[in-house]
Amino acid sequence: MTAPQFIRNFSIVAHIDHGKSTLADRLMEITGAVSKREAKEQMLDDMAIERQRGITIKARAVTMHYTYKGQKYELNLIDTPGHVDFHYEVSRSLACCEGAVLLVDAFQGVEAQTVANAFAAMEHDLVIVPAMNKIDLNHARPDQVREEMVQTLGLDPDEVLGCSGKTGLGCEGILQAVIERIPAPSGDPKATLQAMVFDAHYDEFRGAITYVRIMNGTVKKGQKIKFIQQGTTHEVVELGHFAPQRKAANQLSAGQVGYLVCNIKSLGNIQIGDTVTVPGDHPAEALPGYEEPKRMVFCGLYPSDGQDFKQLREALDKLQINDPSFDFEPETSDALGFGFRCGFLGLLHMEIVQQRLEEEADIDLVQTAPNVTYEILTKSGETLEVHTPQRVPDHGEIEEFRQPIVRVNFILPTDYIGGIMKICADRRGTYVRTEYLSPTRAMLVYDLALADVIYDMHDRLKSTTRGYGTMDYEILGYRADDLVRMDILVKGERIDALSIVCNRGDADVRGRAIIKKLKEEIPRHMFEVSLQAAIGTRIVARENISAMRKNVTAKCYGGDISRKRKLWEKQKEGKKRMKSIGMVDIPQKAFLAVLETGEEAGQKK
Ligand SMILES: Nc1nc2c(ncn2[C@@H]2O[C@H](COP(=O)(O)OP(=O)(O)OP(=O)(O)O)[C@@H](O)[C@H]2O)c(=O)[nH]1
Repeated sequence: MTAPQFIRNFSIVAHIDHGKSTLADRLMEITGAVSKREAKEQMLDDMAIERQRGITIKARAVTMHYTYKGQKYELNLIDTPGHVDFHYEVSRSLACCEGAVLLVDAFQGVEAQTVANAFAAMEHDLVIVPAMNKIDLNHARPDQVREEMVQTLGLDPDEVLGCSGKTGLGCEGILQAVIERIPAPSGDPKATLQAMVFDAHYDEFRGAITYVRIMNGTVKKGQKIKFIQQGTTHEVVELGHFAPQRKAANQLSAGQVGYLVCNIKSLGNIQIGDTVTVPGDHPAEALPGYEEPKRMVFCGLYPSDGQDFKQLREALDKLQINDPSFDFEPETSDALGFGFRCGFLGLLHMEIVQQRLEEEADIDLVQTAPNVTYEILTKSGETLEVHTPQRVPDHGEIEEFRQPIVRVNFILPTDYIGGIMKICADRRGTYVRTEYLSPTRAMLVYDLALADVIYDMHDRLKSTTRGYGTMDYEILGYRADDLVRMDILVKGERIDALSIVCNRGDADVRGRAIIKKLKEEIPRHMFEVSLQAAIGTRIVARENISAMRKNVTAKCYGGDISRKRKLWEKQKEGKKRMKSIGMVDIPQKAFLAVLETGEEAGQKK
């Protein structure tokens, strides 16, 4: 057992790609937790998709030992996911630390997630150890970047360290600053057990592995424990540290970080932020800050072939065992048949889940456009939470239609402020403030509807700022707006999966854009197909797809059979991803037509 005064619990927080994983690997190598070769293989974020996308999505923890001034210290590095979707997980990880290394790329400088992460660390009263990474780069600009850190975050310039996770330069200095500047954990090993669950992962052989930080007391192998929020009692069959692999121990006590194995079959039975204590009449108090996962983005997933419904359910069940923050429930659509409405923490989370589904289960899917959760106060005084536009009641029944609002921080070169302000104004954003980080970089703050942010704000920001702008957001709450449900009718029939919610003022433009896109995506048929966008009974846009006159292969002149064959192949492929609705074949891509905002059309004018 290490006495609390020789323990330090910290995390590294950084903007994506500023080198958090590389530094973590280097620290593990210096402390001997992993060998040089293993360090190369990047231990800390070990999931394939994370590696592919180059981002850390789940918190992990590692215990390292380092001798400083003749004293051996136990250093627990708790990794945090870098993306806003996982804000809650980040907050739980930070709640387990006394300090954080704030890492900033010495060339890129302060970015949106640097600010978001630094503020999150400050909210948890953590001691911040500021450091500039990648100082080995020829074009590093440490003086300006230090100044940006001081300006934005109010840090002391003399405290900013320099390091290179790549070459190892200055990395021991980071470990020493962690020991010197970050306070030791407080907590009484003799008190009643009180531990924070900050993460969990699923192991094929052991079931759920729970990650904990012991706040008070001691937990021993074989002991009974209770999860306060979940209300369940279990026996601890194994416990220990991550070093970085699991290394069993006999006990964990106040201040320490480690894992518990308790024969829990599914991650769904473990809640991040829960408190572990002892069963019986004198449990410890629940730790503050616990929240249920908040799913903010929803979409429908349907098998192209109705026969695959069962297979899809099995695949979703399997995914959920590993990721309980993702949720799904069966849903029927007139247009698409039987499928599932799936809820995600955010757009990135949605992409990750979809990618896993495609990789792990070979099912052809039709995905509907993502939407946010709406809150509707009905005329009868009921408040509904609606996760899908097709469930929005008719206009006459709605008293108040509310949507989630977020506060967005953009960090960008000052030259592009005007461009971004225009985009925000077009989306009815409320300007909050501008802060200058340096003469050439600024932070712009706006309140915007989440729906507008998730559709395309990230792409717009990147294209407007030539890739130099970054953004981050936090949910503020719900606000009543002048929203309407717009329906799409194909050959007079309402296609429920194509309904959207939008601002009344945008309805005409969006309706026209969607209909135009559908006209491009839906192939011609033997008969005329009418397309309409409607709000209630008012038609806001219409187009017709005229009937097909010729055989498609007719335009391949002569007897060039290979060209014909190619065309047939292509048609066959296209068919696979189509849904026949009434008599009309609608391809998968058409279900994403509702993402058209109408701006492209507007720009061309
Ligand atoms: N020159 C130089 N490059 C570095 C250094 N540290 C990291 N890099 C490079 O920067 C890129 C991003 O590094 P990562 O460690 O994957 O970044 P990260 O912050 O963990 O990224 P996320 O997992 O997305 O949060 C990689 O190509 C690294 O090789 C450094 O000290 N010097």
